[in-house]
Amino acid sequence: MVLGELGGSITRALQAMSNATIIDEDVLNECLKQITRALLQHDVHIKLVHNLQTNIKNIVNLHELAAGHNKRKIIQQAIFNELCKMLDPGKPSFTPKKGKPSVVMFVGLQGSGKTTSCTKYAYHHQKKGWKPALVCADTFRAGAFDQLKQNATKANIPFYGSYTESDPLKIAVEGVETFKKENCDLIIVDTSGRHKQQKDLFEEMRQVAEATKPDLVIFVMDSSIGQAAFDQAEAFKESVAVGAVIVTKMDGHAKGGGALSAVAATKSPVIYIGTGEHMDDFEVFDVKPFVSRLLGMGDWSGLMNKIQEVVPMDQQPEHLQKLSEGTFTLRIMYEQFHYMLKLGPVSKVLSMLPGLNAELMTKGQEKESQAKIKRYMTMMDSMTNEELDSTNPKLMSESRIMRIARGSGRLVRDVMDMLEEYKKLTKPMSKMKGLKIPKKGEMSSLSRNTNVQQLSRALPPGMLQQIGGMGGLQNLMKQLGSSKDMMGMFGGGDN
Ligand SMILES: Nc1nc2c(ncn2[C@@H]2O[C@H](COP(=O)(O)OP(=O)(O)OP(=O)(O)O)[C@@H](O)[C@H]2O)c(=O)[nH]1
Repeated sequence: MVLGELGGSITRALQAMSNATIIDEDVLNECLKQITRALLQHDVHIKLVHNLQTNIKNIVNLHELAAGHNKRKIIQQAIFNELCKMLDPGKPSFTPKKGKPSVVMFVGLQGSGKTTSCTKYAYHHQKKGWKPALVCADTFRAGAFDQLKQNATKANIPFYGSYTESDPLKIAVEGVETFKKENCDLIIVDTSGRHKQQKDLFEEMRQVAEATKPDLVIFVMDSSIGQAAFDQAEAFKESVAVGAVIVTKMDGHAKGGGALSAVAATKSPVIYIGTGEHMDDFEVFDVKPFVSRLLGMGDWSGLMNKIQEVVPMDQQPEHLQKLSEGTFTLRIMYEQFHYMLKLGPVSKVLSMLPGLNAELMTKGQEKESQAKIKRYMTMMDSMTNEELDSTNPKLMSESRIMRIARGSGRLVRDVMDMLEEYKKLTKPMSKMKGLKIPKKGEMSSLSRNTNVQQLSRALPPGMLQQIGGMGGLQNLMKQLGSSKDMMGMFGGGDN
């Protein structure tokens, strides 16, 4: 989870308060002290932290609260609200509409991650059925066009640029015109990096904006500069109509909290965050679910969206039908693995479940398990249809195993390991027998009342297995029983 350490510290402070027998002034002060320290360590501006502390103390007047009031809930709610207030500029950004051409221009400092974010943004929309296109108007940095071309080609997104033309204005206008004619609905213009002292480059940026008339200008900000994000965002806003912000490199930067809150203070909403160098390391930034996850309260809607993005709705019932009949074949295991790889790191997914902080699974474990899945899939690629669809454990004769090993370039032992894993998985999967298959629409209606059964049906069983199958999930939910109330209270269930 992004800012996992900060989330962990705040959660621990809240937990310590919950463990106290009586909530009095001292307990509240200690809790606030710990939260304040965590926020300052994550570079949040001292004034914002001070305001948060004062506001909470004003809202939570322990003397005035009549007996019977649930003080813990009131304090937790106040902390949740104040954190949301800190990150929410209270003004939504322009949202492009699918099917209607929009021009989106990316601006920012050198090396802030514009080109990377442009492609991630295009890819994110392409996955949802948009027709995006990329224009490289960065004529300043040698290699910028190659970088964009490479990224765009990888993601199969049309691009426009030139190795010889040095006028960014000309390229931007031509690119936008070309893609408008091609009926692209999201035309993304990448521009050169610039610093506020570079007056000529700022003027050039203004001219590109004037010529292409973007519907939205996105300012891309590297989170490692922390609070300085405020000044930079302001400087860009003075030259072009910045409508939204993407904060990049949120992976592993303690200053991310500072950058997020500083940018929000400029009244420009942060709409996405970059969490790594890969195309999928990109998350929608929505204040309430973000704070909910930060406090370990889960993000149901995010989890369900992610699952539905990866496992298409029309394939889910078919997939589950087989499982509900008690049939678990190697082909189903293959499909599960495929979905799991698409879902991304398990820790990211788990952080959307209430009560879980991403610290649950180490990066090393993640890499290892992903490598294992890929290895297994390569071996399964060498199997025949009969082998993949069989439920007869005796089918896998020695000669078949040797053929699969040869075909996939792996050792016989590796194939045996994979078959052993399949056997182990068969047991928990057989527990899915008789499960009611959700009808269309049921998936998205999972809300704060989501129970173990509903959740187990929505999770790809491969992932379910990673958390210990139905039993593991049941235990997990039991352990989280106490946080269920908090989740509802924090609005984590219906954002
Ligand atoms: N870890 C991490 N690295 C990122 C992220 N976003 C971008 N990067 C890396 O940051 C570096 C700079 O990214 P670019 O996209 O080239 O930045 P740019 O703003 O286009 O650079 P200029 O065109 O020179 O201004 C590259 O090495 C990217 O891989 C992120 O979210 N996390």
